[in-house]
Amino acid sequence: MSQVNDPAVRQVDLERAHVSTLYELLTERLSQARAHRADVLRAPAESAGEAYEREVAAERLAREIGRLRGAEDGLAFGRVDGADGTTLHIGRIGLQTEDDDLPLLVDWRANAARPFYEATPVHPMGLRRRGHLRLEERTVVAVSDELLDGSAPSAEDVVGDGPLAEALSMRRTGRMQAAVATLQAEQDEIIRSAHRGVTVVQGGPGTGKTVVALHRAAYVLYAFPRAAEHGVLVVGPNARFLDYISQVLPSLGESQVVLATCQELAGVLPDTLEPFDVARLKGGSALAGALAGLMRFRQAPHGGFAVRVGREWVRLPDDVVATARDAAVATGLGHNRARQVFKELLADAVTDALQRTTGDILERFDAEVTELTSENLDQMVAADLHQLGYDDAPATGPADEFDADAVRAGLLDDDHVDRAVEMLWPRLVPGDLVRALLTDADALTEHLPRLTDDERSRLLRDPGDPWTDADVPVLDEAASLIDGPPERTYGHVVVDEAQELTAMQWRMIVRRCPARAMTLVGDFAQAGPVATAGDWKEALRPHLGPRFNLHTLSVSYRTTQEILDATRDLLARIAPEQTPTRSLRRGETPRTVATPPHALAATVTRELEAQTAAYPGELLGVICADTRLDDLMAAGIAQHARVVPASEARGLEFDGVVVVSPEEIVAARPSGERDLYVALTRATKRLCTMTVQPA
Ligand SMILES: Nc1ncnc2c1ncn2[C@@H]1O[C@H](COP(=O)(O)OP(=O)(O)OP(=O)(O)O)[C@@H](O)[C@H]1O
Repeated sequence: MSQVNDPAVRQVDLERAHVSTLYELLTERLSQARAHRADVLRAPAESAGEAYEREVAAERLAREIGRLRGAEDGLAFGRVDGADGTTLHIGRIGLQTEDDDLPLLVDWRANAARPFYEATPVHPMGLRRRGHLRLEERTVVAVSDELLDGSAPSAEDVVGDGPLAEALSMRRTGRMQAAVATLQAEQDEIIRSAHRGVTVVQGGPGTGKTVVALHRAAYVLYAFPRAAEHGVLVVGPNARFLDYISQVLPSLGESQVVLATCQELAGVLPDTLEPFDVARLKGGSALAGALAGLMRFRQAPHGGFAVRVGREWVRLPDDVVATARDAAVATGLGHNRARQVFKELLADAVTDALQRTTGDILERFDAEVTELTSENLDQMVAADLHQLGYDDAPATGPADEFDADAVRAGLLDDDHVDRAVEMLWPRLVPGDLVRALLTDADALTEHLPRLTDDERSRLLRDPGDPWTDADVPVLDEAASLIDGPPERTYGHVVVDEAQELTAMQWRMIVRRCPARAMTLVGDFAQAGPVATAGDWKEALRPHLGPRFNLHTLSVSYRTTQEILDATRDLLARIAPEQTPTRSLRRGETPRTVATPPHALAATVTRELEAQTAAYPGELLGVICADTRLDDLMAAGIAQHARVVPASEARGLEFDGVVVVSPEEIVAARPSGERDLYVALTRATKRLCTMTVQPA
């Protein structure tokens, strides 16, 4: 009896009833979509057009099924009660029946959901109460309310200690979860921004930059239909990171977003790295200029054109070829397509030349006949035609016998002509152009005049050397010069860990976003060894101009205050201009354990075993210098924890982290101290640093 009177129980019961109606509706929608798709697939297609339409319809329904299924987990998570007595439920997607005026569930991105995220007691935005629902499976298990209008709690209000604290205390799973139920006002403001240009989000470790980036992607799909039509791309630094974030968008009902690394975008997946100084050089935009310069040398840089037509040689003078080249270049098409324009213009010029020659020959012939017969050939022909009754026949001049179109078509088909064009304007493939630059010391000197001799000699490679990671954007640049802009472009591009990108990588990403609508998130204190820009202006200005909306997130939701305090001196060294982040989390004071080198693996194992025993089920990570990875793997550390090289730790998080040998991490790469800062800030609860000391 007392249970029924308990407002918390009563509320949970009420919410349970509503949420179960929502799930019934979702199930109904899902089965309708599935049945519809089955019908579409069964329908016979009478023609290729119909088959195509059927495929498009089936694809659309498959997407809809994916959207509904993605939203199943935690379908509804919020409720807002207006001061006017209205109630709305907020969820991952919107649901409405035809009979109801108000939606049964409001999509979190809809305007009506805005107060759920933004209302405060000072600005209640017309709300009396905001409720958070916690679901397990499909059932509401808890409700907590916040009163926003200053009224005293009534018997119906269940004032809890904050769903955010609850969300943050959950164990990490190794995959990022959507934070849609607890987005904070400073995050929500960026996610919902009406700004369609470039938005930049910076902030210290764990301030929710990735959360903002991914929820922004979902918001763009919902609120900007034009951008959505062209697709949304999320670029991340490596496959491990993309795997970590891969569940977030599907769980927001969005399965159409493309996640890719730069390598995947370029379609080149080398597994070779090269020294960081070389990678940095290759990342500079001077490489783009060098490739363009080298290509111009393959576009009829000078000289005339000669081709054999039948038994005649036709020669075009330099200026005619130069005009054709300039016109072909001015089309702005990629080299290989502009080659066709160049070839057609040359074919026109050759046709003109032939026509003139033919005209001359025929005129000479005409004159000879006139002399011999004392009669004009044309008059003779006209008289013959008159006899035959063709009085209206046009007077034929000698040049009319020349069929220019046929001649031109013949030239375009002629192998001799193609070979002659190939000498002036060869067809290219991207790899060859890049090799032509990087394997030729003279080409490097000519096209990269601003580099030092030493820098150029470090760029020089053997023709047989495999492609490296830093070659990827160079190859992509060459591909865009040769084949034109990429075929697949996007309406909005989100870049995570954007501080990592080199100028050449920015170029390849900007090429894929003609609208320049982008959300870029990152932290320059976490920059890796190849990044060259020190701030956003420097990084973006050459590619996106000086204007962008900059937001700074100030609260860490991951890294504990104790860990942030412990890294304060390090941060002051690597990014003195940054204001340290404060954290919502409290945890243990970080510990340091010293071990002699031969006992390292055993000490790490002991530490992990102790943590597992004390905190079963928590996700543990070991972060070490890249050079130490093989040792730890060979020692079986991966049985106890995820072992991650410092170079791949950006963006990841664990409940507990063991950082193996800060000295080694600092020494391993030129960005050593920043790598260490990244490694130290991955834990949500506890950090143990293992120093290796000579015995
Ligand atoms: N509003 C929120 N509600 C719940 N959890 C949140 C919220 N914002 C951030 N988090 C959590 O905080 C953690 C850190 O977030 P995120 O990875 O987005 O930070 P970041 O700024 O990208 O970090 P880094 O600089 O290390 O890449 C994640 O577990 C994320 O789910």
